[in-house]
Amino acid sequence: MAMQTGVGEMTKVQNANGNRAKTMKVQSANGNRAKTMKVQNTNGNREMFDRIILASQSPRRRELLAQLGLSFEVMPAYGKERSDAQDPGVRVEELAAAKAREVAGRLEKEPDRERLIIGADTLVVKNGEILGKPRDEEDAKRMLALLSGTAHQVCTGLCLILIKGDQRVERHFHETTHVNFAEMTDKEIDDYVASGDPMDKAGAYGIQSGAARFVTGIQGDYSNVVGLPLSRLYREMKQLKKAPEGKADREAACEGKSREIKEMEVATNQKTGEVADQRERGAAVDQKAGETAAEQKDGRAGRGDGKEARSRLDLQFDFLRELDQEKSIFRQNYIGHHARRENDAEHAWHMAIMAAVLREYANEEVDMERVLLMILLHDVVEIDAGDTYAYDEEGKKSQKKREMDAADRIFHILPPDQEEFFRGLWDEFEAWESPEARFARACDNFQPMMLNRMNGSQSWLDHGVSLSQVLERNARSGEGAREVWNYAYAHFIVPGLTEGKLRDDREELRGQQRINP
Ligand SMILES: Cc1cn([C@H]2C[C@H](O)[C@@H](COP(=O)(O)OP(=O)(O)OP(=O)(O)O)O2)c(=O)[nH]c1=O
Repeated sequence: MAMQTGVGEMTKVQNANGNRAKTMKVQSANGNRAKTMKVQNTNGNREMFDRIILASQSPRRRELLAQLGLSFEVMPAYGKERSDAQDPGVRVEELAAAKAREVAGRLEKEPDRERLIIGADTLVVKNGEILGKPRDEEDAKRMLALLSGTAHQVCTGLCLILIKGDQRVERHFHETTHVNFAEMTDKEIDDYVASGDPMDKAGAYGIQSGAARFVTGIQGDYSNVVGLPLSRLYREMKQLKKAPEGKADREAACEGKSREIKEMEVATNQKTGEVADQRERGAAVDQKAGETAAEQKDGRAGRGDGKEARSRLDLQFDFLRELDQEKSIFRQNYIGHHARRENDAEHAWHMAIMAAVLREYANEEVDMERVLLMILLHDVVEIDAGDTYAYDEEGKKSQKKREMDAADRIFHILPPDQEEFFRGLWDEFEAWESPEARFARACDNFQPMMLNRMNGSQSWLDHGVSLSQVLERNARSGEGAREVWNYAYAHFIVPGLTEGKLRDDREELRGQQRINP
């Protein structure tokens, strides 16, 4: 994540002899030739940028970029970047941007020709835990034990900053690659850590070096794992080169805006902290006043204070603002094409469309407005309770209690009549008794199964999910839409089983006669 090299160090990588040369020289700033390497492609930068600067200390990134056959300079960023983003994609982009901006800041002072600065950051993600470089050997061993025998993701974020006269354009993106590891014995882990290879690498391994023997497969771009997604980078560079001046202006404006939004977010976080403090203080006072233990626990104590003083619209907007947090709650399943995990808001939106499209298959007549509202609201409680993975047996034990507490708090933000109405819909979805709830809950099962099929059953693989777990989860799906459940069984579950993505415990199930839906 962080990078630091000797002050003033600057390395030049250039085509030795214009476009025809097959040789590149790597030189340090003082002119001493450091090493020479050969490159296949020597198109030069004629169709790219006058000056390209790689804001990285990583020798792997330097070697990868050289594969594009471009002349470039290397200027590592100084300092230690930080990002608190929970979403790995957002985090790597923020860290990459910090590196690129630091270097761009130094170069902005030089009134120069067009220049492109490239910053990158790589992180490994295992079951939602983000792994950077190991702190020490113990940490490296812990990381490798975590990755042993399972699948994980490697996420590399890139930030491209193009400076042209007084114009500045920023582009951010990230790529995710799925990597599968074989089981590693303790001795193999110890030996590998002792080799030193893991210590400067995210997730404590190098796919291109000592860890190659443990990698049983990857899905996605290999160079992304090593630190620079070359194909995507090349495409983005071409697009940036083509972007007309007007577009560059707009993007620069967008960048300004996104900074503004970030500042507002920081302010909001501070505010949220203040509100939480106030709640705590309110709860303490209530305790003294002898409020019931239940009220203190669910946070109602002290929260109603002042609600009467706020207008109806104030309360409605408070609720709508609260819902924004759903966009930052990431589920265990991935969006259709791997890129990242799905968030709660996207899940609800996709389910709502699914319900509208598949309405004709609902077993019973349903009031569609109620179905859609239930769907749109069903996960708001995760703002407080967090996402509990469908097959997380431990988490499910406390799920009900956590979600009820959350529902009490969140729906209470609304004006009283709406609190009753929307909370009623949420309770109805939970109770699973009305035709609308049965159909909505079936869609809650079909939507992630469909995505899972689209992305190679990644979340099943991540968690080693078995057929019996999936059937358990779907035990009541047929009550909402029998025909869709039969279809999902045949098209989403059976292929996953045949391909070995779902743990096959059929023998056990046969005894229980649960093989057919
Ligand atoms: C997973 C994995 C990571 N890595 C490397 C890529 C990155 O160099 C490193 C992650 O650390 P980063 O903080 O992304 O990069 P860095 O500090 O090496 O370089 P800079 O910030 O100056 O650009 O881990 C491998 O080389 N092989 C692998 O298989």
